Amino acid sequence: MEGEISRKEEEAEAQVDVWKYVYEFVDTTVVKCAIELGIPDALETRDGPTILSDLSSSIGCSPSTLHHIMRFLLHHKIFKEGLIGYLQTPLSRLLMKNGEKSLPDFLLYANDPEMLAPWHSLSARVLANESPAFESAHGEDVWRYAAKNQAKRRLLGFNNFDLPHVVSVTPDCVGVVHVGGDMFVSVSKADVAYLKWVLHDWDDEECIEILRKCREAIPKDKGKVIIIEAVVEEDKNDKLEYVRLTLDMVMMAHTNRGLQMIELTF
Ligand SMILES: C[S@@+](CC[C@H](N)C(=O)[O-])C[C@H]1O[C@@H](n2cnc3c(N)ncnc32)[C@H](O)[C@@H]1O
Repeated sequence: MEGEISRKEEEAEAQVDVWKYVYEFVDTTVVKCAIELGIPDALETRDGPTILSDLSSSIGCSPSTLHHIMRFLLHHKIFKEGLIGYLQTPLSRLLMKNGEKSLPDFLLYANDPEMLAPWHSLSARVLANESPAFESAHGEDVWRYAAKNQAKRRLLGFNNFDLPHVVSVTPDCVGVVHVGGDMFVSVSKADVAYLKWVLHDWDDEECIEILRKCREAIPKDKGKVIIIEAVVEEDKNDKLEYVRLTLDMVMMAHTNRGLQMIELTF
């Protein structure tokens, strides 16, 4: 009897949870809409709570449609509501176009229709006999594709050593020299080779080749290679495991053979 009740409860919960997967993209899409409308930036310029009519006139849209968007975003705690209007939260400040730590460009890039297309071919990556997801969607790998697209080039590369077409659009930075090259051919000489989120794009043989080129680039006696990667651990269930597992999926959708590392890989 008890077992029967808990099975029914589980089934009822599942019937609610399944909607999360049917329409989960809506959360991101509405946040994207808020960034495009400049809602976080508009609220930031106000000193205190902002009422709907002021917000709608400052971003130039109808209050009635904006009300629906804001209701959804309040529910998701992206913004909060004071007694007389909307207020920023630490989360909405991360969505400001020029905020110190904000990520709107990355969110818009990750959710750009061209970057979403490979996700529809994720099963192709799993079925080994099919083309990689990104190639199935765009006919070439992510690096060749980015080489032809100015906006994506900027977002794909921040390193000082990167492909020539990436460094050609990397902004100047005091004390940093941008060097263009192909790490499978050679890496510029340095005391330390710092690889952040690089190896996860490649398979084991390619990673070994990259590391070999790094070894050739650093001094034999005191050179160092520092690798920064999110490490997925099967039985870990802390708050950030979700991010690590999502990055693993991103590697499957956007690279030919890359995967997020597990501890054993090291
Ligand atoms: C995931 S991004 C690195 C992210 C960056 N380290 C950071 O912290 O944001 C991988 C980088 O590898 C670069 N890349 C891809 N193929 C390369 C190659 N053959 N030689 C050099 N760099 C390459 C890409 O242009 C891209 O900038």
